[in-house]
This record gives sequence, structure tokens and C-alpha cells, in this order.
Amino acid sequence: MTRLLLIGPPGAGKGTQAARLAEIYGIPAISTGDIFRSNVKNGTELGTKAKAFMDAGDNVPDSLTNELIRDRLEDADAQDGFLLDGYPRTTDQVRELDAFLASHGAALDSVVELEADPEVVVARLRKRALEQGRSDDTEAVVRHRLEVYSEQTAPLINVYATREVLVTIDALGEIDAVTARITEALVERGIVAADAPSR
Ligand SMILES: Nc1ncnc2c1ncn2[C@@H]1O[C@H](COP(=O)(O)OP(=O)(O)O)[C@@H](O)[C@H]1O
Repeated sequence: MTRLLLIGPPGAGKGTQAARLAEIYGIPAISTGDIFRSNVKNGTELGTKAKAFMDAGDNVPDSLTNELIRDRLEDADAQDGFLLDGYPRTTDQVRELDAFLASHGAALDSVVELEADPEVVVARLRKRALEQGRSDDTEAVVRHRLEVYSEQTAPLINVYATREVLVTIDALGEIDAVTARITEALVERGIVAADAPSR
């Protein structure tokens, strides 16, 4: 049973690491960004409401996001653990997640912060824009997403540090090396068993 959360600026590699950690630990990776994007693609009501915020690089309103996560965390596959990527992003979302977990008698095991220099993440996102063409990867929107991150999301790192669940990982370097840093740190802290695979 592992309940993990990945936090870090856009472009730090949360999505990439989330997919790998989910596979290693056999838990679902739940990415609010991916869920919103698939709703936009499928033209759902939620997608229609979220699209303008996403294209501007702003957070989707907490009410929509909280509802979506509440539903997703009720799914059968999330009952034995999960890895949240991109949620919570605001103090209101932290309160919502705390209340949800408390009402299920659960708590987060660890919050993994992926730390990366802002200029490096801008460069990474520019490269991704060329390769994948995400509509929120233009330079101006990327810079705005970084501002939104430092204003609304970065303060959450202190909240989790105070609760002593924070693990800070250097997100620079090879993808495999970053995954290994995370899995080693989780073993060191006794959050996952030492015989769990490390890659
Ligand atoms: N927890 C959330 N709360 C509000 N909006 C969100 C949340 N997660 C994702 N979004 C929306 O989806 C967009 C893309 O999110 P994401 O894929 O996590 O990208 P990144 O972290 O790389 O900026 C965000 O800019 C925002 O509009």
C-alpha cells in the first residue's frame, strides 16, 4: 500500500517519472493534466470548461479539479495505493485531499519533490513543444505556468516538509538516474520495502 504524490515545476519530468514509479510499485499514476487533456480531446463538458484555463496556463478552478480527483480516487484500482501527479496544486486542493484521505482512514506515505532549475525546465518544455506540440507549451504560456507554479504550488512544499513526508530529488540528469534516486530515497526512508525493484 503506497500513497505517493509527485510535486515540482512544469517540465521537471513528473509525468515521465510517474509512469515509471506506477509500474515499479504496481499502483495507478493519476495525472490531473492527463485527465483534463483527454476530456478536452473527447469534447466532454469537463473538457469544455477546462480548456480556456489550460490554454492560458492557469489552474483549472479548484471546484472542478477536486471533484474529478474525488471520483478518481474512489475507483477500485486506487484502493491499494496511488501516485498523484499534478495534484494538489493549491492550498484548497491540499485541504480537499486531506479531508478525502482522512475520511478513508488513510494518509500520504510520501511527497516526492522533483527539483529543477527554471531555465532548464523552460528549455525542456520548448523541446517538447517541437516534438509533441502541446497547446500550452508556447514560450509565453510556459513562463506563465512557471509563475502560477511558484505562486500557488511551490508553497505546498513547505506544508509537506512540516509534516515530514517530503523527499526532495534532483530532477536533472538521465531519466533512469532520476528514477533510481527516487526509489532509493523511498527505500532509505522505509516507505517501500528494500526488496521492491529499484528500476
Ligand atoms: N491540480 C490541478 N488544478 C488545477 N488545474 C490543473 C491541475 N492539474 C492540471 N491542471 C491544468 O492542466 C494544465 C496542464 O497540467 P500538467 O499536465 O500537470 O502540466 P504541467 O505541470 O507540466 O504544467 C495546467 O496548466 C492546468 O491548467
